[in-house]
Amino acid sequence: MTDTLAIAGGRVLTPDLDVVEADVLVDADAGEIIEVAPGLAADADETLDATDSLVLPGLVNAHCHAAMTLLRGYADDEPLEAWLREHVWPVEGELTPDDIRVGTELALVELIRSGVTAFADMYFAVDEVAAAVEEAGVRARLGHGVVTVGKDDEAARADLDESFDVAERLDGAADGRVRTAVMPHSLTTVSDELLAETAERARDADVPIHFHLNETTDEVTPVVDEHGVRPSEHAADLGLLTDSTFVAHGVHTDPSEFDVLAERGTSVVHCPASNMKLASGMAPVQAMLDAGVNVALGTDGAASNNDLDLFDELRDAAMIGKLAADDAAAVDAETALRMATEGGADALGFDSGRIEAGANADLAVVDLDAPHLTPEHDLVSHLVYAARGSDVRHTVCDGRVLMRDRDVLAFDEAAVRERAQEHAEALVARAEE
Ligand SMILES: CSC[C@H]1O[C@@H](n2cnc3c(O)ncnc32)[C@H](O)[C@@H]1O
Ligand SMILES: [Zn+2]
Repeated sequence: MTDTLAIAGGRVLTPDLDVVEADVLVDADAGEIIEVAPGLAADADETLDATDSLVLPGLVNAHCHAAMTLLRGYADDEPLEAWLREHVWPVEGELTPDDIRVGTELALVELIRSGVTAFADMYFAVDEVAAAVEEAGVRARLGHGVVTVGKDDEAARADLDESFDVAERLDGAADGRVRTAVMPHSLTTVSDELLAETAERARDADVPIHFHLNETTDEVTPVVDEHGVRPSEHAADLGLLTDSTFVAHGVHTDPSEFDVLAERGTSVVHCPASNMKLASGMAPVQAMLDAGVNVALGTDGAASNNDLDLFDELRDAAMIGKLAADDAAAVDAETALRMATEGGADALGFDSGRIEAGANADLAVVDLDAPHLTPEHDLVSHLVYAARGSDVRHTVCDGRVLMRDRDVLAFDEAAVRERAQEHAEALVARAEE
């Protein structure tokens, strides 16, 4: 017999971003939405109260390095290159798989508490990341991040092989909630030879590719100097851009690159907070959307954000989108919300991001009974410009309740935080020895 869950008594955001009074009935075994209509609670096995609340699609964080929660506040106020090379990479060299497990668990608590039901993660010790994802109950696109600069041929190849081994071994884990990708770090930190090989092997294995693209001018200039073409063109020449590829940042994407991305169906993940904090620049989000590029939203890691609340990204995306376009109408609230829902789900290849029968039952329930969400003119406006992650009351993924009334069910939150503090202190002590 089907195990059903009804999210009942509230209002629901439709795929057209209208708000209707309805319940959402979910098949908890199949993890799918069965029906959206009034009065569905009576026959359900379990009910989640949505009184005074809005049910929306679970948010999608399409670019993250989850375990970097351990480095939150460790090195602030630096530009990307110095931040990475002088601070982050030396500490990351000391990370253990256990550190990554704990840091990822902390990230998952934060993600679930702010209504995120799916995320993409590029990092190391991906078996640990996948195990934490399985325990938490969210959906994820995971990969081993490959960096070959400073490595000899044998070590560089071993890194690449590891990324394919992870992609093959972990795909479909956690009852299918874990999917994988190969994740070369960027065009300047992986050799052209291995990038081309990545593209060829990814095509043969039918696995998506994720990398950082056009984040800073330091990443653009060497590519243009060496190859005489913009980075998107070079990535396309290497075979890296397909309709399952999603690239992070895209800040310095030139108008000449928009069609290269749009024609190949490659998604760009906008990370506005990280781009502001590292002073990387303002991504031309509205222009990319106008050119037909799918744009998603991501936090990047907690060391360059410094939290994983995607509601911050929603607001930042709308705000900086206007500045970048010099147009107050650019990246309006509906556009920003679509980036965090449908846009993110499309980028990661998940059938989520919209509330309708047959879609994945990935949902967030936002409590509207708050002064900063009063009065009610436009709830989409409130979600983007006024709401916070802490307004999320329940989080549901794959038909299962992950947070009920602000209580994250899979983890003892206090214990996760205590372990994270211990691991972060020991990690930094090792790095500074
Ligand atoms: C090889 S695993 C991922 C790698 O990326 C680093 N990282 C974190 N944030 C950023 C960013 O904004 N741009 C480029 N690289 C970033 C992270 O520290 C890991 O080393
Ligand atoms: Zn990143």
